[in-house]
Amino acid sequence: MPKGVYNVPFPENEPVLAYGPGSAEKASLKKAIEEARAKQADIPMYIGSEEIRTGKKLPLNPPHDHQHVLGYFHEGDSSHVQQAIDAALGAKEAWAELSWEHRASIFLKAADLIAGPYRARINAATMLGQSKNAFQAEIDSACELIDFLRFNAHYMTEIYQDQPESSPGVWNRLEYRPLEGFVFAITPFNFTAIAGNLPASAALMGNTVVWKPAYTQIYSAQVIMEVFREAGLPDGVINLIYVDGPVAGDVVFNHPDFAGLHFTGSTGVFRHLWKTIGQNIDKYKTYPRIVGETGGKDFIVAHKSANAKEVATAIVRGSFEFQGQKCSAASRVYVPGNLWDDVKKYIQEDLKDIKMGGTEDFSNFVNAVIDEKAFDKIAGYIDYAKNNDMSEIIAGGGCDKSKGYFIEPTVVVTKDPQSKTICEEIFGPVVTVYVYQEERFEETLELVNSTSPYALTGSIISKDRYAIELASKKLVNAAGNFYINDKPTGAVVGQQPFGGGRASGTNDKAGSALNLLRWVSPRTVKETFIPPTDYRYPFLQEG
Ligand SMILES: NC(=O)c1ccc[n+]([C@@H]2O[C@H](COP(=O)([O-])OP(=O)(O)OC[C@H]3O[C@@H](n4cnc5c(N)ncnc54)[C@H](O)[C@@H]3O)[C@@H](O)[C@H]2O)c1
Ligand SMILES: N[C@@H](CCC=O)C(=O)O
Repeated sequence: MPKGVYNVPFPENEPVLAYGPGSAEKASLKKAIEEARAKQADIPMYIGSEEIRTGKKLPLNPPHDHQHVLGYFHEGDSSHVQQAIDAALGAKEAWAELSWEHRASIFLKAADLIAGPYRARINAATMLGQSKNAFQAEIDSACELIDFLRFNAHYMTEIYQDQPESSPGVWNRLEYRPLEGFVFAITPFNFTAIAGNLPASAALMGNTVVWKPAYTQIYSAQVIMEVFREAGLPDGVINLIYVDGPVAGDVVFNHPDFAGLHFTGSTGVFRHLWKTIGQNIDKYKTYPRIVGETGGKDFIVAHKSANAKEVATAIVRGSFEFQGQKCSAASRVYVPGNLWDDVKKYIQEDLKDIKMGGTEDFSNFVNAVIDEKAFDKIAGYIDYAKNNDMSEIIAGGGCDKSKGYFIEPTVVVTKDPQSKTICEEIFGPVVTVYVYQEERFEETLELVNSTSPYALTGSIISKDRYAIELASKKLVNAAGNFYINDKPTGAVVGQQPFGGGRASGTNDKAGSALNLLRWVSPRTVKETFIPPTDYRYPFLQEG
């Protein structure tokens, strides 16, 4: 069969649709939402060639309307985890052998399906199941997922093209083999794109995968799986199971063929999984790859030279988009005294204007937090701030879970730079501000660097270039994604590779070649054209 050295289509970021009044995309999204609300989905697990319905059905509800039932998913148990591992191992050889261009084609087709016929459906599923407004759903479940799929196919070819030098008479080659075993992808509730990318990136590199999403993301996970199947993903390459985390972990982390963990979620869970893998290390055939992107306590530092309106806008968008449930969300802010009155005024004006409610009404900027457990935890932090002498709530503070899990965008101002709300990850629409004396900028940078164990995202807002350089240096390890004069959220695949250090993760940068490299185990091949036939060095010969 003729072969060539192929180039995948060069990736470009998927344009973000605006969903403006009267637009075709708005009409089709509204229709998809209505259709989804009108029926009850019956969502199976996907293991090998089978759709598994266990009969143990758990409901899926919109967080902003928790009495409405979108459908049910079938929960599995440890036997389904074993079945999924068997399916992954059974599919492994054929998938690893398949030429890379065919693996790329499947995921490129998946990207086109999401960009086209599935766009409204996957966005509607994310809006209803995870309570994201239309814009937040569009940048996540459509654009970011499409970008992950297209850019990763391109990065895969860059990796394959990275080949060693060869000396005369020798040809050296690197084969980027998939890992020996299966990969376990564990995904969080908050990004549909991350849920799709964690299994897909490992599969693209030739691995087979067991994928366990968060229960609160299953409604959109099913659409992802439908897309992968329609794109031609062979049975068993990605096996989607709905099993309680510890139950799944107990089977996976005791399996000799466990070869890699691709995790995104909280720091506590990741540390627990890492320890378990460490304790079981003697059981595995290979050293498992461990990739985990985890929690954050992301900061904005404003310098005295900053524009107060720009600072306020960065706080409002960075802290409250998707209810602050982005790992990148700004949740601690350091504002100089000379700017505070203006920044406070602008934030209060914006928050008076912002509407909160269900995602079906496109004029709502803020929607509900994901579930009752998250609601109670976030409300607990707000209660703490209300009862703490050193803290004052200057906006928001209201919580109501009667119809949906609604928490007002809340701004806490604290006089204690080590207060609970400025140190701990809250993962909700609560931001804490510390007002510092403007001449103490350098000391404040030390404070920013040392206050939190996390190091995911952060930003400096300043018109003074010396201050920007100082912050960039002092905060060099305080964030894996550092922003200058911008909010710390909204990284774009191919533009700002995403991930953090310290307690925020292994910083393998999702949506980049650095991440894909974790899913291969290279083999070096040296071929000698004319092998020697004499063992002796020249100097051993007489004369
Ligand atoms: N750094 C990043 O790129 C990034 C991106 C998104 C989210 N996050 C983080 O994710 C968290 C929010 O997501 P979440 O609430 O879904 O996180 P989570 O840690 O509660 O859950 C993540 C996943 O782990 C599973 N899980 C929980 N306990 C488990 C166990 N013992 N064994 C196996 N699996 C287990 C869950 O079921 C879910 O699928 C936040 O901390 C946020 O900062 C980080
Ligand atoms: N990549 C996203 C955050 C993903 C975490 O939840 C951002 O940059 O805002």
